[in-house]
Order: sequence, then C-alpha cells, then structure tokens
Amino acid sequence: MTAVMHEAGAPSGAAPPSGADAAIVTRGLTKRFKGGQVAVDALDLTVPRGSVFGFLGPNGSGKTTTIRMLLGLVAPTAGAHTVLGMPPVQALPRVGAVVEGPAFYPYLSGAANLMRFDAADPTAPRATARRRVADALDRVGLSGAAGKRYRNYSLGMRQRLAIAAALLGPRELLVLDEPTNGLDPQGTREVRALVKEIAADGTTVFVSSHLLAEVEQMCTHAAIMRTGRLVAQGTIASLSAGLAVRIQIETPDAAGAARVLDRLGLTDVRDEGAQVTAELGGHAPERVNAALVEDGIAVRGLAVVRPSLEDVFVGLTGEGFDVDG
Ligand SMILES: Nc1ncnc2c1ncn2[C@@H]1O[C@H](COP(=O)(O)OP(=O)(O)OP(=O)(O)O)[C@@H](O)[C@H]1O
Repeated sequence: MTAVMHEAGAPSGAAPPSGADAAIVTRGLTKRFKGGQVAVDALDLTVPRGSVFGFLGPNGSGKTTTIRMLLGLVAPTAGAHTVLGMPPVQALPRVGAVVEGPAFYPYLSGAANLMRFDAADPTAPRATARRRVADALDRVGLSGAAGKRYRNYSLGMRQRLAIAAALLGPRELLVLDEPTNGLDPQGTREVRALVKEIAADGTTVFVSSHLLAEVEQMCTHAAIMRTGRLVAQGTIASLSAGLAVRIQIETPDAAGAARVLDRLGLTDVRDEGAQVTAELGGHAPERVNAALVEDGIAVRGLAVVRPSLEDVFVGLTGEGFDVDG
C-alpha cells in the first residue's frame, strides 16, 4: 500500500465505501458537535486486514470521536463507513474494543471480573463462559494471576485485563483507544508487546496514540490526524519514503567537515556546532567517512538518520507534533 497524502481542503467523496478486503473503510466521515465544532472532517480511511494500524494524532485531533463513530457509539454527521466489509452494526460481534477502560470491581479477581463482564453481554453463549474467560486470560498472559484481586494488579495487568475483556469472543478486529495512556514504563512495554502478539495471531488491530515513537515501534501502518483532518496514511515505510535520509557527523571541526561534505556533493549541509548534518542522497556513508578522515577531520560519531513519523508530520503540516494540543 502506498502512502496517501491529503491536502488540506481537498474534497472528499461520501460514496458508500467498498473494500471487503479492508478491516475498516470510511468515506467522508464527519462529526460536527452541537455548537458547530467539527471534530472529524471528511475522513477517508482504509485499514488493511492484518495490519497493526496506528491512528496517530495530537490530543484533540479527533481520534476518540472517530473510534466512537466506527463502533456506533456516536452518530456521524455525514459520510459512511464499513467494518470488516459490512455495515458496522452487523460487524460488531466480531470486533473487540477498549475505548474507555471497563469498570472492574477492585475486590474481585481478574477471572471473576471477566465472568461478570461476559454475563452482561446478551450475545455471549453462557455455556462456554468459563472456557472463553480462561482463553482470554491466557491470550493476554494473565492466566497466572486469574485468581488475584483486581486491586492488586499492576497498571499493565489492569490494561491487559481490559484487552482480555475485548477478546472474550472470536474477534477479527480489535480497536484500542490510547491503550498505553497513563501506564508506567513497564505497563507500556507489556501492552505494546501484547498488541504485537494479538496481531501475530491474525487479528487486525486499530490502535490510537498520540505518541509518534509508539506508533513507529508497534504498527505496520499509520494514519496521521491533525485538527480533525487526515494528513497522511499508509505503511510506516511508505509514509517517510519521500523524505531524505540524512548523515550526521559529530566532530570538533564542524566547519572542516561541512567543507568536505560540500565538496563530495552532499546537499543541504548544516553546520550545527558540535555536529554537521546533510542529505545523504546516493552517497555511501563509508565513503563519506573515508573522505573526512583523509582530510584530517576527527570523526567522533557518524550516523545515518532515517526520517521519523515526526519528520513526516512536520513536512506535511509545517508544524511540530504537539502532544498537548
Ligand atoms: N461530546 C463533545 N461535544 C463537543 N465537542 C467534543 C465532544 N467530544 C469531543 N469534542 C471535541 O472534538 C475534538 C476532538 O476530540 P477527540 O476526543 O475526538 O480527540 P482525540 O484526538 O481523541 O484527543 P484526546 O486524545 O485528547 O481524547 C476536540 O476539540 C474535543 O474538544
């Protein structure tokens, strides 16, 4: 899949979405709240089946509102969408979601909480409840803590239990809204690893995040949102494919190094004091290093820096990726 860049103000069709091979397709999906605020503006999203799809955007960019529309929790103002190639209502039994963490009872065990949670679902077959709860606990790595009270769970375990609650039935799609928000580093690692494991089993995972690095680490694909509009979507690699790879040289002789890079024909050479950077273009980094050494430039460090999703965001919007707003 190639990256699709969206120009601000580009028209967006609201034709009924097709794409049976996609886990989610939205066309012109829009939510305008009372008072006139457009939270999601003509969103055209295609989430391939089997992907770990990072829905990335600063706080307030419309991620939660989109997820709530996808799950039928809030009605769109305009546009259409399909889930697993069918109308969302039909697909929902095959979709697990953690949007606002379920309220668990602190004094009950993880297993007892899941039994109660399952009992509240009228579509869940009673006869298989115990087995499904055991399977879900196993899937999130909580079998060993099944009998432990929820209040004694770590933050990571609590979030894994919430994900287990979303996996009590057979799911083709798992939707997670900011699953690492508020977690400690250990819990964050646990949840990121779990997302990858669930995806490895064949479930498509649609996960929102305001953390660029998290999406880069965890996801195969991403869509980037900014103030309700889609900025770009595609595989992680394709999103940054158009941006330049740079070479970064740490040296006490930045001016000398910059001269060598210029002479070699590297472009956009920047003398940043303790380091010099330039677009690598077709140059081999080892040749650049050899040329610097031949000229007597002391090279303390040399790195090839690939563009990050942050560079993609800055390149497309001209703004920094501000996680606070
Ligand atoms: N019920 C509502 N009524 C009015 N405005 C709302 C409502 N829900 C969300 N908004 C506004 O819509 C915009 C998008 O919010 P949304 O929660 O979807 O963003 P988000 O990217 O999920 O951010 P966050 O991670 O902070 O939740 C925000 O400006 C928010 O204030």
